[in-house]
Amino acid sequence: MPSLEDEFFPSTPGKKDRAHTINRQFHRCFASTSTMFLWALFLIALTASYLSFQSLVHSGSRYFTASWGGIQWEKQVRTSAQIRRSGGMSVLVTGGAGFVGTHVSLALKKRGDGVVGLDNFNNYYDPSLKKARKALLNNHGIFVVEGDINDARLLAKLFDIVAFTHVMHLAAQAGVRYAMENPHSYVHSNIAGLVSLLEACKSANPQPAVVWASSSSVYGLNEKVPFSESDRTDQPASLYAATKKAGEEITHTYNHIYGLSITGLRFFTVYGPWGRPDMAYFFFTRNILQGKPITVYRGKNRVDLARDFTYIDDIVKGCLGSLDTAGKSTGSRGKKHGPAPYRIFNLGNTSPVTVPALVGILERNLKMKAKKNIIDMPGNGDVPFTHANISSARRELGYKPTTDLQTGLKKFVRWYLSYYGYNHVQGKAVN
Ligand SMILES: O=C(O)[C@H]1O[C@H](OP(=O)(O)OP(=O)(O)OC[C@H]2O[C@@H](n3ccc(=O)[nH]c3=O)[C@H](O)[C@@H]2O)[C@H](O)[C@@H](O)[C@H]1O
Repeated sequence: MPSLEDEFFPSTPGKKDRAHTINRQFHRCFASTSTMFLWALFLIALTASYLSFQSLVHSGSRYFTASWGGIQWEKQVRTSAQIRRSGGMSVLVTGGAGFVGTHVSLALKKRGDGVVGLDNFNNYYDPSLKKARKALLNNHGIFVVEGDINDARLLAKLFDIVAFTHVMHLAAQAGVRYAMENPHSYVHSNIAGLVSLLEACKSANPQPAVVWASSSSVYGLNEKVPFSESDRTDQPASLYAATKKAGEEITHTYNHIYGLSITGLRFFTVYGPWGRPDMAYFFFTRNILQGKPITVYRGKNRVDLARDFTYIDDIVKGCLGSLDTAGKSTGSRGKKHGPAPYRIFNLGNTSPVTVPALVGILERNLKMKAKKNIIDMPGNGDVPFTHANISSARRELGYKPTTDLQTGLKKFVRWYLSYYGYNHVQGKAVN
């Protein structure tokens, strides 16, 4: 056996005998083969872990960028955002495949503004209805990006591609009673999502003006009627209302610190074609047609509940009026350069109708009797009545609702029957 010294200090050739040399060569050869083998193993392991890391990164990025990105996608965004009238605007409509989002987008496009929708297509209610709205928008040249307002990278990308002049922020977790079932969804969309959107707006250059959907529910337990913007809004009756009220405060800070132009719209129970299946007028219609009972809530002392139901076309006019009159944001790259407008308006109909009266109108339009189950209003976040004072909106936005509940529900029922037919059975019933 070679000595340790031999191994480390190889002898000069010719100094060792032959047997010793063969032995040494064999040993060296064996040693180098096993080293090579080890190296090979090491390389294979390295390659394998590199490949699996790559696939992890790939699948990860696929998860985060599920359905956005790429040259084709960017082209669709740009084309959709193109302004086709002088003095027009380019608007990012969040909740673009939602009820109000769809109608506002169509109205903007129709008059030549650029519109890009953004919607996460969640399954709070039947996503196939949202997909159908998306198809409708697509037919009118409006591209709806599939993504969440909490995705900061996506928002930054959108502002990178298009210098949006306005953001119409309608994406939200809606519904008053569902907040007891899934409270966190309200925090996710109405608080975290709102902050994520405002962060993107404040960093954009130029900063867009923001018009967004607050809610009549912020008046909560307020008893003074009709509800005016200056009335107290510190007694919310539901978590939904509390998140909308929080939104009003959050938008105020972004206005104050970063100079974002903000207009908050307090919508009053909006209804109409392409509406939300979680709302009473919608699922009452479905149940009446299917011969199923409906539950009608009644207030204290057997007083009927009432809502200031507002037709979608009137709401659209209020939204466009808000966009048209929104002053500019004053900041750039996250810095405020002067005061910017902060406005809040009621968008209601100014004529509340009781829930039993709403049922009566539906019965007449459907030519069918409802099977009514009348119960006392459970403590689920509902308020007994809503009634908007709209003088501010009338004065500042030229807002003037023109559709009463009879006329609006007639249009809704016509749409419902053409969309679902008389036997609507599929779809996720939320209530
Ligand atoms: O203005 C708003 O800010 C909100 O308007 C809407 O809320 P609401 O006014 O509560 O509408 P909606 O659910 O259609 O109930 C209508 C009436 O039917 C009664 N109602 C309801 C369900 C039922 O099973 N029975 C019943 O009597 C119920 O008690 C109520 O009196 C939006 O959903 C909400 O997202 C928000 O935008």
